[in-house]
Amino acid sequence: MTITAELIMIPIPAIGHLPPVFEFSKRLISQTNRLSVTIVLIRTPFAPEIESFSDSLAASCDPDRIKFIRVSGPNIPPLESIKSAHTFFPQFLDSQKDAVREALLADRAKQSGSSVSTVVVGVVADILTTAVVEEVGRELEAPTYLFFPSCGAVLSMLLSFPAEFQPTVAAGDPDGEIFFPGFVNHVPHRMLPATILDEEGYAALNEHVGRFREVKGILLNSYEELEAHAVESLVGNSLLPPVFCVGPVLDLKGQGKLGKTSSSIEKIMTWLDDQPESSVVFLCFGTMGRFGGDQVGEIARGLERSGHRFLWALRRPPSDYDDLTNILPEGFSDRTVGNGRVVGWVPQKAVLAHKAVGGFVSHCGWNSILESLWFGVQVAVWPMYAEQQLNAFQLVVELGLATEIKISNRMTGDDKDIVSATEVERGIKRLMEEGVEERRAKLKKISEIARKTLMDGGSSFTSTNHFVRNVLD
Ligand SMILES: O=c1ccn([C@@H]2O[C@H](COP(=O)(O)OP(=O)(O)O[C@H]3O[C@H](CO)[C@@H](O)[C@H](O)[C@H]3O)[C@@H](O)[C@H]2O)c(=O)[nH]1
Repeated sequence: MTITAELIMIPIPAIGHLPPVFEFSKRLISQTNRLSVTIVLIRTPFAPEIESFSDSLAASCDPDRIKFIRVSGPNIPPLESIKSAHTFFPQFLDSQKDAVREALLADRAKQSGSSVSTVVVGVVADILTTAVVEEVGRELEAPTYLFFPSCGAVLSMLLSFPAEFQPTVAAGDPDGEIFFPGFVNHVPHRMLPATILDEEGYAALNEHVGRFREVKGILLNSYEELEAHAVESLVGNSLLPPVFCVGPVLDLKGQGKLGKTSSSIEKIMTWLDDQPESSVVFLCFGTMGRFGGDQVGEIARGLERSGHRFLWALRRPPSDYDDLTNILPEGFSDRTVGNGRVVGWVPQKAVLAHKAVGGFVSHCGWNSILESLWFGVQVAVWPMYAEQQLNAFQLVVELGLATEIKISNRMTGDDKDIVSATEVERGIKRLMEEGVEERRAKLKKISEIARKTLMDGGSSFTSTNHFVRNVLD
């Protein structure tokens, strides 16, 4: 009988979280032939499109080395049990524990009597699946790990956050600041994620963070050359588990497909082909970023006034608008017809790689940031939710690599905190007209470093090997 080592990955079922886990699994099996990987895909009733998205990612994996187990646990937890809007999704994931454990036990039972058997050498959590992973690790007597999908500065902040909720921070002193070891500068309270400012959300997140400290190792989707200060605060802290910087982990081939026909993608790319080099501003707000009608109007007016060419991914997540005519200001499409295009889901990496794209207005999801740095495209930050304000702060204030549309923005779900057309216009002009050569030169270097770090002998390549050794020894 052949016995191999098996690593089980349990990601959050979300479009921003699955591709790096698939890509990292592929990288692992290419760097060692002693490991196989099992990815557990938790079905979610909130985002049925994830099913076909993960199918498209799975199709690109070697089925002999990477296997998938789909799990359908309990549906939405009873409404009376939900503590706050910030705990809804974490509570859903926690409730999948038993179903995931049963599915994995059933999979192991299938192995008995077969010619190939595996020993589980680790179970890897995502930020909010640590309770599930703890349960599985205990049952299978395997050590647990964490794959942290955002930047080192945010990881460092979470690990240094006080165990108790901070009502004074939550009260939102507009001029208050706080020190975290992963940031050189003090972080303004207004940059903190909304979850941290909510007492129930804070408690739920802190339970996960408590488990981050107990794992055998932490994989970080970043690279030490990018975030030297933050990484030093993590690696140099002997009270923390070893941190392996293995990033950037990117689905560069764009294997995750989300309901767009190849002809509409082709139209976008053909339009870009016809634009002058570095002339187009690309606006895209991740998988969940959406705006109310008033904000859409302000963006449209700001874009138009800036006079720059644009490609704007305007969506109504999880899908696109069927008809944009009622969403955009009257006459906008006719007036900007030669200058810009408003589209839905775009193949973001292909767009960023296109030579016509000269700037990117981004919500600062960490994947989007890693992608822009990989392709050396300058960014104007417009964070919306989750940890995106901190990612924006890291990029603009700590690393000096980006400009801003509005760095302290937080999506409120309504049109209360509108970013005005004037702010949009100014932000786009700043991005496309001020200090551009200097920023592009810096970004070119970072882009080269990102590529080198993944090559044989590069820091992330080496760190991945150290992780493999940690798992196998
Ligand atoms: O029209 C689109 C929109 C998005 N993408 C891709 O979708 C991914 C989006 O990932 P990310 O930029 O990280 O944004 P979110 O989907 O918002 O990511 C979630 O997960 C990230 C990693 O944890 C966090 O940093 C974010 O705050 C959180 O919202 C990227 O690969 C994009 O290239 C497209 O290809 N086309």
